[in-house]
Amino acid sequence: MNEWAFMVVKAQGLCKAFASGTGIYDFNLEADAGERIALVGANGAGKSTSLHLLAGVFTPDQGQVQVCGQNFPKAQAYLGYVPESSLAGVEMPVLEFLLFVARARVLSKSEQSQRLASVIQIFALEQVLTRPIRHLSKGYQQRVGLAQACLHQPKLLLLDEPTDGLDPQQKDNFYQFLQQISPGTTLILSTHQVQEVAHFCTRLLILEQGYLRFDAPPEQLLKITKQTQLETAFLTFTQQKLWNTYASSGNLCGLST
Ligand SMILES: Nc1ncnc2c1ncn2[C@@H]1O[C@H](COP(=O)(O)OP(=O)(O)OP(=O)(O)O)[C@@H](O)[C@H]1O
Repeated sequence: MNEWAFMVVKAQGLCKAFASGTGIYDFNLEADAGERIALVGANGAGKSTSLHLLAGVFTPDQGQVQVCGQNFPKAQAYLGYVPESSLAGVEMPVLEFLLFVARARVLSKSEQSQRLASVIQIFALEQVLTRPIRHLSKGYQQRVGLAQACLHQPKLLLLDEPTDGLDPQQKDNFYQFLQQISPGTTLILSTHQVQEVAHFCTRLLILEQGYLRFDAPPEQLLKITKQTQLETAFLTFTQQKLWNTYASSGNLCGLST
């Protein structure tokens, strides 16, 4: 069977080194349609760099990324990306911005009005359409970010720390909005808040100093660390450097050893 029948993204041996000596090393990932993946790690672990590589914002020093069987730049057509705090300074009003993105995505006139109406409704943006984005609350800015990323109905949605700075109610709203995105869309979101994604994600990736150390369902992390809470399980795993135990358990899921 064609390997792309279900697969949405495939990253093989990605490396990106910065002059400071930090970066991403041998990052491998295969994800199918509808998977919900959380990418977690401490500050500087490499979450944003990995997402930039998956989104084609960074060109890898080594390795390659394919989305829906396409290399970049064609792969861009199949993905939506919301970088961290990306809209904080945008002066353009919400509707104008969404129209701008719809045109940049080369949607036809009828697709533009249909898709705009759809994302405005899904992300409840009716009340803020004429307001400059930078005047909106962080919660609304994230909703506009999601709306622009979903305009062309991407197969892969990449979100960098989308709930950073949101209060508990806004976080809750945010995850409810995510639930409304098409069930076939593959979602990869980065966060520091591992407990927050416990009920949302089907798969957890842990990055540590540029290395992918864990790639399995969250329950597996609880089992390995003998913890009941994901937050403490994450801390136990990283502080006790349990990745060798995990790797030797045979559940590698594309991890480098
Ligand atoms: N453009 C760049 N030039 C030089 N170094 C960079 C660049 N981007 C990232 N880095 C470095 O690469 C490492 C990983 O950074 P990255 O932003 O990917 O981590 P992160 O896990 O997203 O961190 P945070 O949670 O703080 O956002 C860090 O040491 C960072 O300083």
